[in-house]
Amino acid sequence: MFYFVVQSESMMRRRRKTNPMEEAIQFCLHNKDKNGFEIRFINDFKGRGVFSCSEFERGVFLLEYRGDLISKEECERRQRIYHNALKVFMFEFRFNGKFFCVDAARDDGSLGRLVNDDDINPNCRMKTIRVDGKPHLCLFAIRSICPGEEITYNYGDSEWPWRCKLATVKKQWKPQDTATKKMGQVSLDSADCDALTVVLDKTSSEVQHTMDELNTLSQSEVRDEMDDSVSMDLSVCTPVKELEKVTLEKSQLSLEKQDCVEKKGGEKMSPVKEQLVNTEQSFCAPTEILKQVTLEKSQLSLEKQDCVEKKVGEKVCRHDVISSAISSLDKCAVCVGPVVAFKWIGL
Ligand SMILES: C[S@@+](CC[C@H](N)C(=O)[O-])C[C@H]1O[C@@H](n2cnc3c(N)ncnc32)[C@H](O)[C@@H]1O
Repeated sequence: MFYFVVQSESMMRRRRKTNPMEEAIQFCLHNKDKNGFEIRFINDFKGRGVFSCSEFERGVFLLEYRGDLISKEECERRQRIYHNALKVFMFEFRFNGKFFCVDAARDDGSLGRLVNDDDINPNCRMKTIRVDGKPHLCLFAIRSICPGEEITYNYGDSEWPWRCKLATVKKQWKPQDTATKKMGQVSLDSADCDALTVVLDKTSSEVQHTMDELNTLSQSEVRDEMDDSVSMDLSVCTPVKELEKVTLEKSQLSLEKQDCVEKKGGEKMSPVKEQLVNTEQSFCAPTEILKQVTLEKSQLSLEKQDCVEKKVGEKVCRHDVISSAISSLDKCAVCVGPVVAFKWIGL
């Protein structure tokens, strides 16, 4: 009996203590955040977020979205002078039919301003409550929250850029008595959203841009950056790709280089051209060769680079062939360069 009385009293006390609305009012009046949360950096794209370090029951008050409570006119004035990165902290809402805005652009160390959006599975909801005759924006848990969970709420039905095409299942959102953020501060159009989605698809886990960067980038700049990342991917070739490249390049090489590639690629030793009737086809001017080789070198594997290097070292000139035996000690009569014994019938 005694045990029952003690328990029911303690339960009543606990229930009284945790009346969500009363608690919210107390925190609003004292401009303080509740314990049990921490700020964590999530990634460059999402920035920071607020995470729970304790367990929270469904319905409890969590945090206030603190900032300057300003009128429509003041809100418009600030939006004209604010950078996009600051505009996202302006929470516009209606209270008793009147427009208000809580401007949380100034970092006052409060947590509510750092809570991110989730339109699919949020764990809390923003509500306007009256404290001393003024509206305050407060977050309440809509389900139980475990330690380590990110605190999120639905910013509302605006076309928030990070939601583009990512949300496959759109949940029905009924504003009712809850406050929702208004879009309009972020100047991204649907084309940017498309680009953003591709960036997300490409990089999967780590997204490389902060939203602010994306907000300020033009569409073509976004695409340029994407193009860079795509070509970077391609430059890392698999061996198969490398072989394909070599085959392609072969057709563009002089006969001599084709031999070289053949040797490395297909393990087929090419015969030295012993019968040379007209050398014109087999050799091109050194500058041409050098140009080709420079181009191809960067795309070849180390093995192939050696091969090309060897060819670069040789000085090849174009001459008319005459039938006269020469030795390797002979020099070319035109350029005074060395000639290769056995390979030549004569100059
Ligand atoms: C009020 S701030 C929230 C705190 C912000 N993450 C930060 O680090 O300062 C709103 C901004 O957070 C980012 N954000 C909020 N929810 C997001 C989400 N679900 N995905 C990606 N970014 C989000 C957007 O850049 C948005 O403009």
